[in-house]
Parts: sequence; C-alpha cells; structure tokens
Amino acid sequence: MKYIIILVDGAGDYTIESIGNKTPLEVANIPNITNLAQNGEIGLVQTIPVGMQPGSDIANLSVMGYAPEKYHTGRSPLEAASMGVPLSDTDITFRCNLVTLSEDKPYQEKTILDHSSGDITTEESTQLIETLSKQLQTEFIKYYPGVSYRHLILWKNGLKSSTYDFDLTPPHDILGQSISNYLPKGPHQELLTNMMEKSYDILKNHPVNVLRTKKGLNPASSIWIWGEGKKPRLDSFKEKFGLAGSVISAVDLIHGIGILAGLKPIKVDGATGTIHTNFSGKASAAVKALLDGDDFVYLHLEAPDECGHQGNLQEKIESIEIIDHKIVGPIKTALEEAKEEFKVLILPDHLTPIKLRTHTSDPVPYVIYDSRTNSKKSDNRFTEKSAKESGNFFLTGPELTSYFFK
Ligand SMILES: O=C(O)[C@H](O)COP(=O)(O)O
Repeated sequence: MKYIIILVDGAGDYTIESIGNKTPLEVANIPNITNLAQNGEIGLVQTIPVGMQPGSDIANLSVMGYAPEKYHTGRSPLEAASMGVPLSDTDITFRCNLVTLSEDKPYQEKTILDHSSGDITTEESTQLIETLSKQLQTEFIKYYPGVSYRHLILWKNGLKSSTYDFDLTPPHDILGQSISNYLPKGPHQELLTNMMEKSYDILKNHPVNVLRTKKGLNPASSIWIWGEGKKPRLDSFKEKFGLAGSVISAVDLIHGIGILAGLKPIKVDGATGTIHTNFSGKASAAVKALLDGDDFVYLHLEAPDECGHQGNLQEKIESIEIIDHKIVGPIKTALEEAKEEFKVLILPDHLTPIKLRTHTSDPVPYVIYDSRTNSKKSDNRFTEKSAKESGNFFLTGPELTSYFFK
C-alpha cells in the first residue's frame, strides 16, 4: 500500500466578486482532482489549533500528524534543520526575509512592498546574504542563506544571555503597510531593529540590487526578522505511523520537518516555490520514491500560497490547474499503471485569500482517494463549499492524518 499527501499550500480562498463570487478552487479546471473527489471522500479539517498563528509551520506539522501545541517551537528552527544548521538547546533562530521597502521616508517609516523581493532567485539572494554576513555577523550572530527570499539568523547561545521574549511580525502579514508599527518589540528590539536598519544601508547599492532595479525587478532593500524559535524535537514518523518515506518541496520548512521526523528530503532541480517551479519533476520524483520502495511521500507545492501573497488571482487559479494536470493526474496514472494500491490525500495547509494577501485559520477542504474502492460515489467537487456541505469535519490535522493512514 502506498500513501501520498499532496499539500497545495495556501490554495484555499474566500469567494471573490470578480469571478462570480466563487473561489479559485471553484473556478479552476481540475478534472483529475474532481475525479478523486467523486470517487473518494471530501471534508474539512482544522489544521491551525485555536490560538496559534496560521503559518505553514504550524499547519504542516499538523497535517503531518504532529500536534503543533506539543511539537512547535517556532518556524525558523524547522528551516534550520533543512539548511544543515545544527542547534543547541540554548540557541535562538530567526527567519530572515529579504523584502522590498519603499524608497521614500526614513527607514522606520518605510512601507513594505514585497515580502519576497520579487521572488528573488537563490543565486542572487545568496550573494546578498553573504555580503550581510561579512559586515554584520558577530561571535554570536550568524547569517545563513536559504531559498529565494527565505534565510536564517542564528543567535548562538541566545538563551544563555537573554530572555526568550519577542514580538515579531511576519512580513507577508503587513504588505502595503508602514513598518513603523511592526518593527521588533520587546527586550531585543534594539538589537534586531539595528540589524534590519543596517542591512538597508548595506544592500542599497549592492550590484545585485542595482541590476535588479535596472531590469525593473523589486530590489532586496532590507532584511526582515521574524519566525523566532528554539531547537525542536519530533518523534519518528516511522514510530508514529509505521511508514518510511520522503518529503518533496522547494522550501526548507517542509524538508526541515521531514528531516526532524526521520523522513528523506528529496531535492528536485528547478523547484523554486513559485508558479515557475518544476511541477513535472516533483511529480516524477514522488512516483520514483514510491515505486523504489517508500511507503509514503509528502509532496508540497508552494505556488498557490505565493500567488495569494502577491494578490495574483489569475496565477493562483493557474497554479491550481497546473498542479491538477502536471502533478495529480500523472501520479495517479503512474501508480495505476504500476498496479499499486494507493491512497491520496490532497489539501491546502491553510487559506491564503487573495483579498487578504496572507494566511487565515479557517478550516481547509481535503479529498481522500483510495484506489481499492475506486467507484463513483458522488458529484463532489474539491471546493471549500462542497467540503463544508459534506458534513465531514476533522478537528485537527493529526486526526485526519491518522484516519488517512488507516
Ligand atoms: O515566508 C514564506 O516562506 C511564505 O511566504 C510564508 O508563507 P507560508 O507560511 O505559507 O510558507
């Protein structure tokens, strides 16, 4: 028996007037996913526990079967696990975005225009982070380059010399707003704000940014520090579910959770975390892993979330349609041709509504398909509305995951 979870990051949405008061899932042309819904089961699941932040760290721990209330110690230490940054129990880590700020006004009054610096490439951003590291790192503060705009700051033994007390804001939560009300607060506000402000002066005339601006692309104006955390520990996935497997994603967050859970991270060439990612390559890697012996694959697609953050409705719909015909269809066909018995779970981790350009804690739709009971059961659609009308509702991600693996 083979199991695959296809995590369509941020795909859920609210109804949008310009598309007839429908959601992107309702208007997207997704015949393969619809086939799974009509031959399987749909419902809703509450991936974000009450009182916790609706980020992909919390949501993907939940979907993978790890209750965030028990296992979550912050976003950045999960990413550190994928980046090969070893942590001690006294270390603190932070997510370090490269963001685009407005050119007007003094630093602390600037507007945050883009949480991703125009989806800056990893090649460009690594040069910028290396420059910042040379000029800003100290014996205790270290910078590590990651994927695209997603990077890491390590505060070595931070817990030995200070309190773990932060009030930091994800940059994708304040797009288009002045940063003045969202700069770091708490006992470390001066340390962190100084790092951010100094980064602006260092990055301003960096050749990478000069070239990006010349090409009409958003520059990486500044770092933005958030997603603080401490060393996490996850129980073995194999011990929890009796399954060995892999994780496939473009982003360190998912690979980090997988590594900490004892799953194998599979890197796919051309995986970017955007709508231009190598969708077919990720699908092929998933099929290969399953046919080469894995019991389970967690296949994460970031694109719909990034389209949601950018407020790009057409590309969000397009990314969902590409996932349907370059991921879901080919994987189902390949497993059928290999005469494998398999189950598929497809769901977003959270909603990233176009009108909000950030995450919400609403329950998300799921579809479960079991090849062993492949018969038309309904006229289900994989949409937020149909999922709600199904009456199936899981209160937590771990409950859905345990049900899926039965
Ligand atoms: O910073 C990132 O990687 C994403 O924009 C945050 O969104 P996510 O929590 O859905 O990954």
